[in-house]
Amino acid sequence: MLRFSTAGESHGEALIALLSGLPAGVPVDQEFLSHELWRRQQGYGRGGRMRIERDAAHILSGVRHGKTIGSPIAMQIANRDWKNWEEILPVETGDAEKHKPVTSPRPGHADLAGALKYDFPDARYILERASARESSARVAGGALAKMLLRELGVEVLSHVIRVGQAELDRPYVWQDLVDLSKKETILLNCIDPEAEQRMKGEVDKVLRTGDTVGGIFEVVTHGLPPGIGTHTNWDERLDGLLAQAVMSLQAVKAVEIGRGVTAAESIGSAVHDAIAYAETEDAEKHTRFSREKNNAGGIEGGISNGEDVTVRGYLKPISTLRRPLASVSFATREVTKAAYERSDVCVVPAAGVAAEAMVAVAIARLVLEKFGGDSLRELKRNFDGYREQIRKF
Ligand SMILES: Cc1cc2nc3c(=O)[nH]c(=O)nc-3n(C[C@H](O)[C@H](O)[C@H](O)COP(=O)(O)O)c2cc1C
Ligand SMILES: C=C(O[C@@H]1CC(C(=O)O)=C[C@@H](OP(=O)(O)O)[C@H]1O)C(=O)O
Repeated sequence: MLRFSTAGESHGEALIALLSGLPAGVPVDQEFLSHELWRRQQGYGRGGRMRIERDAAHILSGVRHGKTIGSPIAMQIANRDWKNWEEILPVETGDAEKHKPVTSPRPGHADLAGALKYDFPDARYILERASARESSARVAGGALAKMLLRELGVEVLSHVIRVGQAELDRPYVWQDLVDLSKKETILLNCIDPEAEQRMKGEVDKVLRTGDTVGGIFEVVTHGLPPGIGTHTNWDERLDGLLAQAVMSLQAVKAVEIGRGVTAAESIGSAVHDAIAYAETEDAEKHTRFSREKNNAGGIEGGISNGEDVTVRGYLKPISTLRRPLASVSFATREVTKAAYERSDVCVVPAAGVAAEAMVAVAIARLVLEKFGGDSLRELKRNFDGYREQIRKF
């Protein structure tokens, strides 16, 4: 079984990603891993911290001569900012004041709920782990899951479709996303330059006013055969598992599969994707059944149907505001302004990259459950046998 977890705090020494259950023999592409980490650090509207960090994953175990060996893979990503906090974070001296306590909780962050739950008079104990710094470790794990999926012809990419009031007004085609992923600079990770400029305008507005902005990203899984996930049990449905994986990301507050949101206000004939059939020898096609549209987002009955799997994540605006909202001091109980040190103001592109990682892990887990195999060779044999079966259906 593919298992994935992370450890580490935002300003601690390092983050750890631990991935176990990948079969042996998967080629590990270090350059790809670094590029994925780089992609997550980009985007217009990121704060001062991103000028400090240069994320790189050091593989500690589970890989030999460039291939997985079937044992757990541990990866470490150093926090370059750690050296600025080394003196501040340890609390052995007992002098809390020296350790920059956060005593006016930020509305929207984990500060208040976490301090109440874990019984700390200082929200720094909470924010260190609540921070989306952790999403860097998710991207490292997701990169390994993507390396596995790539061997089966499955790719996962994302793009931004909304920042604040600015929206992309055309659907993607897969090649758009491939081109976007190869760009050497990332502004807002939008496939349309004109829409991207409007999105930049939304970020500029909040930069001026000391506010923040949210938006929507879309993660697309391309090349997945029909039959991943199942209708038979509630906790094994592909749509439910993807929703959980994406919703688990910091600041994601809603998840949409396909055109799930607008489907609710439409009629059935306008929503459902009519089925066609054509005899074809095209090896790229999983089946002879096809759809002209994909409002279902590639999932019906909790099972992939062979179309692109599309999952959108809706991001709330970042909660740390340069012009803070009202809060209450833990120390004095008086009304005060919420804490502000520094912050991102827009993270939609970065969240999209982190969501790709979560989608890749969730799908890789289901693929491994369905096809099994301790080595990549065994997995591929099982996978190819199934593909052959559904192509003939
Ligand atoms: C890539 C990324 C970067 C983020 N950066 C910040 C930030 O700089 N400041 C902030 O207040 N929140 C930031 N967040 C969001 C918080 O981590 C998140 O709102 C907080 O942990 C509370 O969790 P919740 O929003 O899921 O309820 C970021 C989120 C992501 C995905
Ligand atoms: C460090 C990252 O994101 C951080 C996520 C984050 C938060 O509160 O979630 C707060 C900021 O950190 P700091 O308080 O150090 O400025 C972001 O920079 C990262 O994405 O790598």
